[in-house]
Amino acid sequence: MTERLTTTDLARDFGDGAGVFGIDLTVRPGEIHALVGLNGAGKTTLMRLILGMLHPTGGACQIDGRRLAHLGADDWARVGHLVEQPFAYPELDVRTNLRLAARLRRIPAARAASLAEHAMTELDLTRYATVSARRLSQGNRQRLGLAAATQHHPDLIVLDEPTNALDPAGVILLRTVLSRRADAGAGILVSSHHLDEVARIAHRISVVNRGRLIGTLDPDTADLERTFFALVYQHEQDRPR
Ligand SMILES: Nc1ncnc2c1ncn2[C@@H]1O[C@H](COP(=O)(O)OP(=O)(O)OP(=O)(O)O)[C@@H](O)[C@H]1O
Repeated sequence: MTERLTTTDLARDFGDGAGVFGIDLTVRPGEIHALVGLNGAGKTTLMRLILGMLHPTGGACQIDGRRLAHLGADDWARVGHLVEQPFAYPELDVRTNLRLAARLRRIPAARAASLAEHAMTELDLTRYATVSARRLSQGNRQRLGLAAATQHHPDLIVLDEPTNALDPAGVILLRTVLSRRADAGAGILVSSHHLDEVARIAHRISVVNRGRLIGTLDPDTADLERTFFALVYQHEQDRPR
């Protein structure tokens, strides 16, 4: 089966040692693959490369077996993402923002309307349906961004720190949405600082440090934190000065 995402020796060198280097990563259909790492490790940079928001200085990236340069609008319509700030038109209400997000992915109007209603239910946003995005709290704006990224049942979902600003109820709702999409065959790449949270949902956890993938963590490991810091510490010891 074709991987939802493959990166091969992917790199973006910002100079002075910053960036990401030699990244070989896959996300399979039905898999939730988590990236964990300290601040500045390179998670966002990697996601921006995968989404074509940043040009690589080396290596390649494929979505559903096709190189990014060969993807057209229909292919990108089958990707959902939330990296950095959730995007929404501030003057438009939640319902209209969601419908528009679906329409921008070439989904017909009637289907876009029903996807928007369903997404609001999934992320408990229905009571804000007629509230403009600029009046939402930070957490509800995040929910709106997550709804827009997942409502159209993408084949590949890329989320950077999706639990940012979410309350515990939002975290649970997000977990349910991601599990449903993965069960339906989506590949999901998600970054997080919260090891316990990631362990609840991810099938695979990759550790990023100083722009490199340095190992994996078993989500069932009893002491995830200790194993994480042991990997990072070892990488810090081993790397050339
Ligand atoms: N546009 C840029 N120009 C130069 N350096 C950059 C740029 N973007 C990121 N960096 C550097 O690349 C490294 C990785 O940053 P990145 O934002 O990818 O880390 P992160 O793992 O997402 O961090 P955090 O957990 O804090 O969000 C950092 O050293 C950062 O300063």
